[in-house]
Amino acid sequence: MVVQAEEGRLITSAARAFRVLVATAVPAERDAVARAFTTDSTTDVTGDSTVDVIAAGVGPALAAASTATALTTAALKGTPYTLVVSAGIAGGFQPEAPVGSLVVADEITAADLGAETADGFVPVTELGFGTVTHRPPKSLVRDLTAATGARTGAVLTVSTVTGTAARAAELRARHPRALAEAMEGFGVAEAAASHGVPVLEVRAVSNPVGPRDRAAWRIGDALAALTEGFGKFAPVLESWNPYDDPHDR
Ligand SMILES: O=C(O)c1cccc(C(=O)CC[C@H]2O[C@@H](n3cnc4c(=O)[nH]cnc43)[C@H](O)[C@@H]2O)c1
Repeated sequence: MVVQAEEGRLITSAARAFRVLVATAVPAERDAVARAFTTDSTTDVTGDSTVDVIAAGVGPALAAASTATALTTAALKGTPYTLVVSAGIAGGFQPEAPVGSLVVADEITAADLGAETADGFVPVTELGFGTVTHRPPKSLVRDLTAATGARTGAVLTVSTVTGTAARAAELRARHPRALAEAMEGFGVAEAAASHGVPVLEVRAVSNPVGPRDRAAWRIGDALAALTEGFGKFAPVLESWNPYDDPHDR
């Protein structure tokens, strides 16, 4: 397995070869994920699995553009990715996703892609356009959840970080299964879908979704949870057969 972040590279063996692109928003998240794979203890050069970790930018549009570029570049080189993962820190809906907990999305939903009407929010799908939800491969979500002890549920993608209890309640009323909100998952998923590649979203909770208190965000704890969670990924990826686990291409 080869892992490449800006400063990290690791080669190890793999039962089933995989080529994974992990897209975080910022470099601190990228490094937290890469740390999970770059240990000195694994150095077998026979494997051909790859994990590339990129800081794709904040927000769904930049995340989609950066992810699509990485996917196209790999495909043109003849080494296409087999899985894309949107990863990073997130706000957690309380009490289901406490600060420091890990969430693996079984649904990646754009929560503010639509129209505001006198009768409330209407998603673009009800206006006759596009999609608002991508669903990661079920068996992979199940196995990763079991391996990491993560919670599983919907992760919302928003362009505006929730800052009031009223907005948090509105989102939960519309998405009762939502465990977390972040700003990139849907963009990464759209890029992956356009390449026919399955997608995951993995988030570590740094703050509650609700009244804004940026000073209280526990970023260090969340980054540590991200590293710990990704540290348990490799064996699950090695035993995952994408062909047994169709996704919404
Ligand atoms: O300042 C730092 O050291 C630092 C380190 C790592 C990450 C950050 C970020 O600010 C990341 C922004 C990123 O986090 C997601 N996020 C986190 N909490 C929420 C939330 O409550 N609602 C929506 N998004 C959230 C989001 O994906 C941002 O892109 C700083």
